[in-house]
Amino acid sequence: MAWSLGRICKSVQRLGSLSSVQSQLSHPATSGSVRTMLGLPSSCFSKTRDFSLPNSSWGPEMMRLYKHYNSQCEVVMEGGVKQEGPWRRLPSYNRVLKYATGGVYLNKIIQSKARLFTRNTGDPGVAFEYVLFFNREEQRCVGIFQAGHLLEGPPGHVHGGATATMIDTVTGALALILSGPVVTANLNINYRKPIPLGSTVLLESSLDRKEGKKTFITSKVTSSDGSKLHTDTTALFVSISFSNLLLGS
Ligand SMILES: CCCCCCCC/C=C\CCCCCCCC(=O)SCCNC(=O)CCNC(=O)[C@H](O)C(C)(C)COP(=O)(O)OP(=O)(O)OC[C@H]1O[C@@H](n2cnc3c(N)ncnc32)[C@H](O)[C@@H]1OP(=O)(O)O
Repeated sequence: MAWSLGRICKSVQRLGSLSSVQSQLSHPATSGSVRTMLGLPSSCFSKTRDFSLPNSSWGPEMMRLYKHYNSQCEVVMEGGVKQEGPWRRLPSYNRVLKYATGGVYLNKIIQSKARLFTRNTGDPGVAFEYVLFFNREEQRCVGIFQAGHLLEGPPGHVHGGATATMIDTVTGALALILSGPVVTANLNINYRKPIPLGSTVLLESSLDRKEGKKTFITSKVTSSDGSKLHTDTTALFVSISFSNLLLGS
């Protein structure tokens, strides 16, 4: 069954307190695991910054693409009535809840030094600047990614591992929304052209097929105007149960 964004959002809201976290743990099949994997926010934290919103480091291309998709998240009908558009912006936070193995007893619910890899600096523009949008009807996710100077691999260009991280993030988000809790089982990336540091690229991912526990996603990274292909990728995600996640098995 596909996971609706509404369902994910509801589970996020339900996870707003410690007692609700515990109640989620006593009902392992619930969607709380989605939040665990994504570093979704909790009221346990006094400040939650949504990293997917524009900041001062975003360049003109990043802003142009952001506005392009964001303007399609809500459409204004005749008479000024607003309706949901085809795209959804996916919020993004930097904390991941860590549960002790065993489940119900929570040992140090929040490991205070843990941060989501792609959101581990609050310094705007230095590393991964990105925002994801999801289109349910087309079963696809796009990411707009501006690579900061801390991501250097070959001189002046983005490290292949950093690119892989972003591909994993965009394909993983799509698999997660469509199939629930998943892990990456295989990521097969063809690097076609290096990505210049500081540039903005577009990551597009779409569902190829689902077979039982397996969700196959294809993806490509292009320059922001689509003229240059940087990578093409096939990815396999395998569904896991909530208890697998807790036990790390
Ligand atoms: C308020 C709104 C909310 C919005 C929400 C959206 C926001 C989105 C934002 C941000 C998203 C960020 C997303 C980040 C994503 C990151 C994800 C990761 O990086 S995960 C870490 C790296 N991955 C691992 O550590 C896995 C380690 N591996 C494993 O755990 C296992 O090997 C596993 C589960 C992958 C497979 O385990 P088995 O082999 O025991 O499972 P068996 O059930 O046997 O396999 C199922 C099927 O899959 C095939 N399979 C398994 N591994 C395969 C492989 N490597 N290649 C090909 N096939 C494989 C098997 O052959 C089997 O196929 P047959 O069903 O028989 O047809």
